[in-house]
Amino acid sequence: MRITVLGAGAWGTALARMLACRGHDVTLWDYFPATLEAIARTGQNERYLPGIELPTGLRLEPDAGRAVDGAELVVVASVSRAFRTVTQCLERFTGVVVTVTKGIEYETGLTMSGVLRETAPRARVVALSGPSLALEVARGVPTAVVAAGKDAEATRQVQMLFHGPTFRVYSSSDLLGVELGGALKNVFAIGAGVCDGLGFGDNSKAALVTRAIAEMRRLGVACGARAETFSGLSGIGDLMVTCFSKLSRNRQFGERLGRGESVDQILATMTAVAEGYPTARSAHALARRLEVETPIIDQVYAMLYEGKDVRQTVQDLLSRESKPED
Ligand SMILES: NC(=O)C1=CN([C@@H]2O[C@H](COP(=O)(O)OP(=O)(O)OC[C@H]3O[C@@H](n4cnc5c(N)ncnc54)[C@H](O)[C@@H]3O)[C@@H](O)[C@H]2O)C=CC1
Ligand SMILES: O=C(CO)COP(=O)(O)O
Repeated sequence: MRITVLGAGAWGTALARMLACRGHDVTLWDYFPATLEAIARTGQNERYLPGIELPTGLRLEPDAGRAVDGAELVVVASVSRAFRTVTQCLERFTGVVVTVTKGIEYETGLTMSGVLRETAPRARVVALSGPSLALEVARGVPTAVVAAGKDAEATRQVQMLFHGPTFRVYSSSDLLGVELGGALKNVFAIGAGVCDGLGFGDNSKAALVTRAIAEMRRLGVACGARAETFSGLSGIGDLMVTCFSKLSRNRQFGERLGRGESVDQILATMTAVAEGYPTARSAHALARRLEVETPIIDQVYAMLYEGKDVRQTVQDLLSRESKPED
């Protein structure tokens, strides 16, 4: 199959590699030509996916129009803040578009499939999400994710395409729920990282993760998603990996915050994206608009955008009135 991957960050590169290794004709595009030049020179993506050899058959194309021309399926793996711009090249595309980006557009409150409805109105959209750290996938660590879409045939096609010996793909028709699970978990992972940075124990993190699921479900259902989706791979599953893995960039962001670094310092020195940062702002705005109670999102937002002290944040969360669990 002729496949184009838009975005040669860690995830786009890992997926392009996986599909090319299975014999597909894969083209990889990136906004920054230097990234593609480095891959061509070294055979690796040293900045985003160090130590992983890339197949020689992988085509590198710096022009987005040419990259998508003739493609049967396009995977979009850019950061959420650039998603709308990156997908302009899909205006006339009529094939399947797989979004693997995790985020919520601040200005519109849309998930990435919502953005695609505007930028690629003729495409058949499927989201692929779940607990899938790029480096682990590239190393062949057994992984399970979920392909979600409203178009059952396109969803099935994506499920079959990505499904492999170490990469198990489930399917879902709850596109919005799967996307919201993937986006919101990044906000909570920053909170989990703060727990680590402050030197808290596992009790604290288990409490945060469990309450995060309740909060994610509440907000998701208010947006129109199905409650049970958040008990699946793109809810609990992704929350677990992101809140507990040393590899998670969102957790690392929170850990540095908990250790006393400022948000500006962290943003200026991070080499890879932490989607929880923009998503905290979008999720906070969405929750206010829908009048959903989101105490953890509110506190993460306050730490990131209002300069709130991390210890005060924890204090404020713990001093909320005691209440029933559900
Ligand atoms: N890394 C991972 O393990 C996973 C990442 N994701 C999601 O995939 C998306 C991409 O993540 P990564 O590949 O990890 O990011 P990364 O930080 O490794 O790479 C960033 C990518 O975004 C592009 N980019 C940055 N600024 C841009 C701009 N102004 N215009 C166009 N493109 C721009 C870069 O060129 C690069 O392709 C995120 O939404 C992330 O949450 C999803 C699952 C796993
Ligand atoms: O989405 C991910 C794993 O499923 C990657 O998480 P980070 O962006 O926090 O590294």
